[in-house]
Amino acid sequence: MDRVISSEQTNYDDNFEQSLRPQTLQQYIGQEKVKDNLSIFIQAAKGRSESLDHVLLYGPPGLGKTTLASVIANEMGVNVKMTSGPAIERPGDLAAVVSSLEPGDVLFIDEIHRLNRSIEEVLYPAMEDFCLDIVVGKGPSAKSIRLDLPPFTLIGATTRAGSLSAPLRDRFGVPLRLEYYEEGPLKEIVIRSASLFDVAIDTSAAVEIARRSRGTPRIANRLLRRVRDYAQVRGDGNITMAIAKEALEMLQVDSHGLDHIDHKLVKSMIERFRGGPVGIDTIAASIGEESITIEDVYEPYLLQIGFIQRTPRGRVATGLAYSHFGYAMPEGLE
Ligand SMILES: Nc1ncnc2c1ncn2[C@@H]1O[C@H](COP(=O)(O)OP(=O)(O)OP(=O)(O)O)[C@@H](O)[C@H]1O
Ligand SMILES: [Mg+2]
Repeated sequence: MDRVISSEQTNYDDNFEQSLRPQTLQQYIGQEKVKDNLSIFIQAAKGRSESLDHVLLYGPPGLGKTTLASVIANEMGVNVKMTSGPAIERPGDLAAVVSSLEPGDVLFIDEIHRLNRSIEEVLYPAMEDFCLDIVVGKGPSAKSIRLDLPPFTLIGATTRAGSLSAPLRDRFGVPLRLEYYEEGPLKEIVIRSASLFDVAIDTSAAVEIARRSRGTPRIANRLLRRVRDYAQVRGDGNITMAIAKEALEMLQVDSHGLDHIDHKLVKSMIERFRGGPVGIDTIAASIGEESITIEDVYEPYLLQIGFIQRTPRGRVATGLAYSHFGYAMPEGLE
């Protein structure tokens, strides 16, 4: 079953996300530091009539990396070609995309940490000198040919900056980290999306949705759509605070944006392992999930809001988690 608060993209989101994507830096809400930096670099590059330096966008899923890549291309007034690490299997695949670029264009590579090493090697000279060394043929008749490329901007996106090889990481002039959104900007995103959907929403309802969205625009937009459905069927279509609360309750998303899987995870740590420290594999086995899913999907937000902590001996549940779930605080925690 899809979790309504999963930050991963689903097919269902896909149709909507396109229509909700901001086009300009001005429309891109929040991430002020990132935007300040970018607008200077963009202005400078345009002033010199050069392509923008290569940009690496990293941060958890659903925070707006893909969106920002198109915004950058749009602000530079260039086209964007989109591909992803796993889609580029052979050097020829890379050659095919880059050789179709026009001067100044943006090449967006999503999940760039999943590029294989042999492709990375081909990418380095492309990033540094705008040329491509390609081997054609096999065995003794193999020849290496050099293709000149127009200057272009590579924008890489990854949820795992740590898995990127150092030489690749070093070739990005502009590394930018996207942060979880505060309630204020998320509320603005909800209000903006509601107006694009042409549905009336009270500010308090927008705040309520924002609060339960795990700092993630993708989740905010998804909750908004579900609440909108509820308002249409159970109310008069307008999203009031009462409607929003009822709908969110029905969706079983709690006041912190946690759902039953988060509950199961944290409660199991508290009830079966006295709050830890407990190893990730042990937690995974106890709730019947894969360790990697816990690390990538469930844990980051629980860490972010301080419900669990990572220690060298395993994960521990914090006092915040004990009080949120109504457990008596064990000695030594506060
Ligand atoms: N700053 C923002 N302002 C308004 N809407 C935003 C913003 N950031 C993201 N969104 C919305 O959130 C949705 C998800 O964003 P996006 O697809 O860019 O995330 P992502 O970081 O690329 O995620 P993934 O890591 O899964 O690829 C988009 O539909 C977009 O409309
Ligand atoms: Mg994306």
